Amino acid sequence: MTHKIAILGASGYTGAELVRLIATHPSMEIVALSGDRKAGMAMAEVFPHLRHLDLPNLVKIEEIDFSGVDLAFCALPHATSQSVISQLPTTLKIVDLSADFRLRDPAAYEKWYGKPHSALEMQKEAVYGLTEFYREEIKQARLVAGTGCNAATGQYALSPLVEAGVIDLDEILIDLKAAVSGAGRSLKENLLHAELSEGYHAYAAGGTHRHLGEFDQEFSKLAGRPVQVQFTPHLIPANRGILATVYVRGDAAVVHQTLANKYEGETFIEVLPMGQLPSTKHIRGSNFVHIGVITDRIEGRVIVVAALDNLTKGSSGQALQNANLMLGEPEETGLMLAPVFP
Ligand SMILES: NC(=O)C1=CN([C@@H]2O[C@H](COP(=O)(O)OP(=O)(O)OC[C@H]3O[C@@H](n4cnc5c(N)ncnc54)[C@H](OP(=O)(O)O)[C@@H]3O)[C@@H](O)[C@H]2O)C=CC1
Ligand SMILES: CC(=O)N[C@@H](CCC(=O)OP(=O)(O)O)C(=O)O
Repeated sequence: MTHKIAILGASGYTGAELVRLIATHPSMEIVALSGDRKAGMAMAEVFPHLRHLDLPNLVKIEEIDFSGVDLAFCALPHATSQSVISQLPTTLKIVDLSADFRLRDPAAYEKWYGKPHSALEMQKEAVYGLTEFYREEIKQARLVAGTGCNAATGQYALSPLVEAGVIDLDEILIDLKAAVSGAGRSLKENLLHAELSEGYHAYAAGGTHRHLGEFDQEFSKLAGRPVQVQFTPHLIPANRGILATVYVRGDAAVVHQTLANKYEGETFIEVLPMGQLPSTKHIRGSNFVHIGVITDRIEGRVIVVAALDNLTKGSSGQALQNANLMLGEPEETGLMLAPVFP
């Protein structure tokens, strides 16, 4: 059976990545692609690297006939996403990549996104898209909310440890490095080559990054009590990839074993041998997550390092993995691409 797919926001980075991944998917066919400013253009004009594919032109969302669509990926900005999705047919399966449906508590949404949610019923219905932790719910879901890419990286390193109670929940520090494509294909001064290259800076420091809403929600749920982590992201002059260095208190062997046990049998999550550390170079362009554990020289302190590609496992790859589950396909389909190296 071939599933008919629409990608809303196909003229953005995650939209283009979805097209790249779905292009070799044996049971998905892209029937509609939307753009906003780029509506009316051919995908090959917007993304010459996709020139070899036979794709529909970009159109405005309102021009799409959703009656012939089985599943829509929604790769639109926050807030736009909720207003668009609330107008779509209620029978349509949707994987949303924005932040609009990640937080279950409306007050938390308002706190981190600065305004009330406008589609509260749908917010309740949505399943959080961290596949390895919500697989059974995702299989049954109509609407799946893709995670934040930083939030996914931190959770892969920490969630099994929080769940098992093997670390001090009051002293968790996530020091994260994020590549620039995480900011989308937009024109912002701090993303200009001259301002970004050869430099490196922290942003949203002091506990202000909106992905803290996801950390709070998910870690507190796993621990059964409120958990707050320290989290500082840094913008690095790289195109793709996220690396999170996480500092915790615990026993390194127990931490390593807990992660290895949790992810045993998971196709996309590789826990490296004790003492080996990941690199964004080893997961680039792939749906894999690499996690390393190393003991600190100070007794009782452990460092966990996780790396993933923000455009694959951090967004579009995760979205395709979840769509496969929602459509009853093997979840790895279209996702077994080896990382691009060097
Ligand atoms: N980049 C990443 O690594 C990650 C991104 N995300 C989330 O995924 C979503 C997409 O991100 P990304 O691809 O990076 O973003 P981009 O800025 O690269 O793309 C945004 C897309 O949305 C379209 N768009 C913008 N405004 C409107 C509007 N008012 N109506 C209809 N379409 C609109 C744009 O069309 P046009 O260009 O034609 O105007 C474009 O296709 C965002 O919510 C982002 O937060 C989540 C995880 C990781
Ligand atoms: C480099 C960079 O700016 N990265 C983005 C994260 C991208 C992401 O996960 O997107 P959502 O906006 O969907 O949460 C940031 O830290 O804000």
